[in-house]
Amino acid sequence: ASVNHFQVQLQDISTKALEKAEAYMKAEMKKAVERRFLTAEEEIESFHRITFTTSMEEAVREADLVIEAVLEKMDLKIEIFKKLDEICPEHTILATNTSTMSPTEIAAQTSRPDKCIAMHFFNPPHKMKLVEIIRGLNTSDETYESARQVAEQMKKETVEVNEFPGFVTSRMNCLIGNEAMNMLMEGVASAADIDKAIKLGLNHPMGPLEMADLVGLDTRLRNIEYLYQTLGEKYRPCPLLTKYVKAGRLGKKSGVGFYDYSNEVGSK
Ligand SMILES: NC(=O)c1ccc[n+]([C@@H]2O[C@H](COP(=O)([O-])OP(=O)(O)OC[C@H]3O[C@@H](n4cnc5c(N)ncnc54)[C@H](O)[C@@H]3O)[C@@H](O)[C@H]2O)c1
Repeated sequence: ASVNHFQVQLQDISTKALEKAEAYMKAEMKKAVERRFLTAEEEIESFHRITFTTSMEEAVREADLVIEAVLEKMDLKIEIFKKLDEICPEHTILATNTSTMSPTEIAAQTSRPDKCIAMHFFNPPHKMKLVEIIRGLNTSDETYESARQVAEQMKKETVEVNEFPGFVTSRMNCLIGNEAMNMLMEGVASAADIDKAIKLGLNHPMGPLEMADLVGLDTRLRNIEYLYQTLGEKYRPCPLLTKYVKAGRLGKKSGVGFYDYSNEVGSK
């Protein structure tokens, strides 16, 4: 967002997470300069527009838009939205980056459901073109239009979605991923061959197992568990996914998931 001239306050409760985010952004911007997507001046200016903080009050004091991206847990999201509602200026739009959950349910706990919405980004957010914008039951047209314009200024494409669990993308993606995991568990083919078949046979740019590793298997499990609770049997989480998460095998971020990343620099 800072590359597209927004002033950004990045807040996390963990200083380690903030340091990791800063290092990642620096490395990605360096690559962008080397590949001439950005000039060296734009890189410096972009960095001047971001601040990193552990204080929510400091981060949102003057915010026009807040995008929440904490773990996929409804209780936590509601707790954060209640606090944001108390401390943000009256005009602030509160958006959630949830992949599956109900923006209406989160918004109902605030005094401004008309100013609440979901803006669902994709990993890695600076490369992926889409932002799925999900209207809650009471989201106003004005809030929707502001979210759409912000996404446009970030040079993203948008789709308008009416709330239903998993929206368009996660509902489809979780199902494909879960089926791939079931096939792996049943011994139908190796992880590499399942991914290769889907990439070359169905023309997906990424295999479903490598994508799950990129998303994080803990995050994926929370997403599919929510779809299972809300949409039923079709979304029952693959037991292999549950087993991996219990073992701390969380995908790229932990060094191993369906694939081993322990030899990749910066994979952790
Ligand atoms: N991982 C993906 O590919 C992806 C893609 C699109 C959307 N999402 C959604 O984004 C959200 C985050 O997922 P993730 O995979 O990035 O999770 P993550 O575990 O990688 O990151 C969550 C961050 O939230 C921080 N956090 C926890 N409690 C907090 C609090 N009270 N205040 C501030 N920060 C807090 C944690 O320290 C951590 O850095 C979820 O809703 C998920 O569904 C994830």
